[in-house]
Amino acid sequence: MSTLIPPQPPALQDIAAPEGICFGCGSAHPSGLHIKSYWNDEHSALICHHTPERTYQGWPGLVYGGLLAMLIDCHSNWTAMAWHYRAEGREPGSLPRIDCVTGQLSIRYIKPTPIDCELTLKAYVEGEVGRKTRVICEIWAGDTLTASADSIFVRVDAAQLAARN
Ligand SMILES: CCCCCCCC(=O)SCCNC(=O)CCNC(=O)[C@H](O)C(C)(C)COP(=O)(O)OP(=O)(O)OC[C@H]1O[C@@H](n2cnc3c(N)ncnc32)[C@H](O)[C@@H]1OP(=O)(O)O
Repeated sequence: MSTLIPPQPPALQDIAAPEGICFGCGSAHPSGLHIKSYWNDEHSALICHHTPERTYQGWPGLVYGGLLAMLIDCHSNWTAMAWHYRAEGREPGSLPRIDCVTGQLSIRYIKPTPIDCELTLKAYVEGEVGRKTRVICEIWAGDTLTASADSIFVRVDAAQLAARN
């Protein structure tokens, strides 16, 4: 008997920035990580699942910490942007677009993170002051919390984004 699997809704990245070329989260990057972030009401958090490829090993059998930083950076930034859409009562993908950039990334590497394992990133907003959003992001390998980040993302407007190019 076949099992019906409910369809996965589109990820935030595909809804709000399908043309994105960020190495970590850009849907249109030809060879990036293509992380996908989803709201999870049960956890009141954004969830991302990612299984690192073996090329991202640091010590044998363990994930390179720099890759974990990339995953945290992108997933946390999407958490901040999703939070702003919610706070304004708007759907991601509606205009004008909301953009944030990483201001500060602070990661505590708690336990070695095994390679060949699906990781779960869970992120939520801890506070917001003006243009700054504080995001907590955890990385779980099964039942083990391997990293936890406490980071700041700063909202930028279209003119500021254009000036960066
Ligand atoms: C869709 C694609 C998603 C891609 C996701 C990828 C995420 C990333 O990796 S982004 C790339 C890495 N980050 C960057 O390049 C950012 C570089 N920095 C900048 O451009 C600027 O410093 C920027 C935009 C953060 C702030 O500059 P500016 O807009 O002039 O703001 P400014 O007036 O100085 O500060 C605004 C507020 O933010 C605070 N702030 C500014 N920078 C930081 C920082 N680095 N850390 C903490 N707080 C900061 C300020 O203290 C100020 O707070 P308050 O209003 O309470 O005084």
